[in-house]
Amino acid sequence: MIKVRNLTFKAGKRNLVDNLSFDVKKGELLAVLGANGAGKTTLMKLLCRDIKPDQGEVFINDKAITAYSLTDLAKTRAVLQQHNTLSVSFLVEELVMMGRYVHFDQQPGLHDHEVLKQVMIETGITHLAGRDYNTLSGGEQQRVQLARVIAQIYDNPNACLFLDEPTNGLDLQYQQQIMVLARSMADRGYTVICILHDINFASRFADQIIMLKNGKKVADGTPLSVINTGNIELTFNIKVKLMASEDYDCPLVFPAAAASPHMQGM
Ligand SMILES: Nc1ncnc2c1ncn2[C@@H]1O[C@H](COP(=O)(O)OP(=O)(O)OP(=O)(O)O)[C@@H](O)[C@H]1O
Repeated sequence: MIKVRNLTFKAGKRNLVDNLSFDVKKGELLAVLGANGAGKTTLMKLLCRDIKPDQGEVFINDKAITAYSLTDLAKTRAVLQQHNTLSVSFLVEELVMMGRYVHFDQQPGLHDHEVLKQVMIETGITHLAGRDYNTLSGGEQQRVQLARVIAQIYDNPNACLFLDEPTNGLDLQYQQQIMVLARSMADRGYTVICILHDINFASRFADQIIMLKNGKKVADGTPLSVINTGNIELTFNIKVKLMASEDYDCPLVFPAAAASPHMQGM
């Protein structure tokens, strides 16, 4: 469970994150939507204590994140960053085991190996175990990185999982697989916060959506309550059409044919 209260982060005079407050319950998946530069990654960095806020506080399981030791924080939240390039070679299984570093001193124990095995099965990467990470496709690399962060918090279903654009650059099948995995983590009790660019994926997989613009909250609520043309136009400066879906409660979103005046001016 995560609570965010009056969170503000400034760069110079500009508020990149501007007085944000929200809660995400245990077992929920929150999707954060917003245009490029809206402040999504800055928010994520604040949530995982990578950077310090100018104002406000983040609580994980009712404890301020500033009160956690580094070790306890690493066992309480795991972060899939946006860019995961490596300059040195690692085997896939070595890289996934890095997620367990916080759990052992010198050598991984039996339990760490068991977690490694389970996580690799769940993320569908067992067949890649002996491969050099740098030789994998983008989609395979993303699943390996996700396996690493899941391994980090595997023993603690009260933990938070932060995913910054986990589907970035992936084909539709890999996008789907990553989102199914993120959803399954929430269903197992984890609190999942996921930055996404695809509105339809957000409404399909999230319990809650926050839309950001210039670091401020434009809308916050269930997909059904926030996915409407007004909120989307305000957030993304784009006209969209909504189409009712037979399979899902929430309407599907498509860009309208004509570019918005903002786009025409580019
Ligand atoms: N340390 C910093 N100093 C100054 N400006 C910054 C800093 N970090 C981020 N910014 C700016 O703040 C804005 C928000 O950045 P952020 O990375 O949070 O956006 P985002 O919503 O994640 O964007 P994208 O979808 O493109 O990844 C951007 O205009 C960025 O250039």
